[in-house]
Amino acid sequence: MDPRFVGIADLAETPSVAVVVDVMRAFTVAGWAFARGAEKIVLAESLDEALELKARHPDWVALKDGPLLPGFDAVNSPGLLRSVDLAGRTVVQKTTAGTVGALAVKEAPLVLCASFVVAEATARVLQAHRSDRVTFVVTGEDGQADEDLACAQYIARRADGASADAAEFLRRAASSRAAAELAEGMREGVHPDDVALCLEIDRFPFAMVATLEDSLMVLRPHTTPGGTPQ
Ligand SMILES: O=C(O)[C@H](CS(=O)(=O)O)OP(=O)(O)O
Ligand SMILES: [Mg+2]
Repeated sequence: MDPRFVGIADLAETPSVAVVVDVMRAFTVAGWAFARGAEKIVLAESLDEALELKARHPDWVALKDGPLLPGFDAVNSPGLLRSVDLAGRTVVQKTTAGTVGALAVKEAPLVLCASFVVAEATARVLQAHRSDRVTFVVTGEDGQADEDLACAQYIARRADGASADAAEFLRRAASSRAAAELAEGMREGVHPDDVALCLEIDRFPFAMVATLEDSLMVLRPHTTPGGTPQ
């Protein structure tokens, strides 16, 4: 595989295969949403769009990063979401980095949204797809977020069938600026377990595939052969 690791602003053309990585916290949260029973996640372009979707579908669960605002039901925290029953629900997610990264590649034929909790399942999809050229979108800090880069590099190694010591990559993520800011309470809408939950390698057996459905970008779990549904 010929992996490219780029920030959102560096995406010059539509990739054929995109893996959008947001470890802290959008795509760890998405994994938890599916584990708690969500049917799908609609990735919203803006807070206004998230609220419009919620107004049209009052049963949907509107989730944003940062503090909870009126009209929203949940925040972008795996520690807070893990105790919410989302059976059969549709979640609308809008965050600063992760959802923006996914929407930036919405025209790509294959879009996977990833974090450590779905790393191996994501690598298996890439293997099955026999993708030569894979663009990893490192969503945080203009493509420099080390938690996202470490996760992207780990998935690329595993997709190539190479052995990789997950602990090394997780250590980098644990030392990232995002981990420090979450731990030090510099971000809002946080549970004390968030960093630890973002560092759980292969917590879930599914990958997460985003496709355009009636002009909305919709994320769904995708269980690969050999994976056990949660
Ligand atoms: O919720 C998050 O962790 C971040 C936003 S902030 O940095 O905490 O303000 O969003 P994400 O898109 O999940 O990186
Ligand atoms: Mg992030």
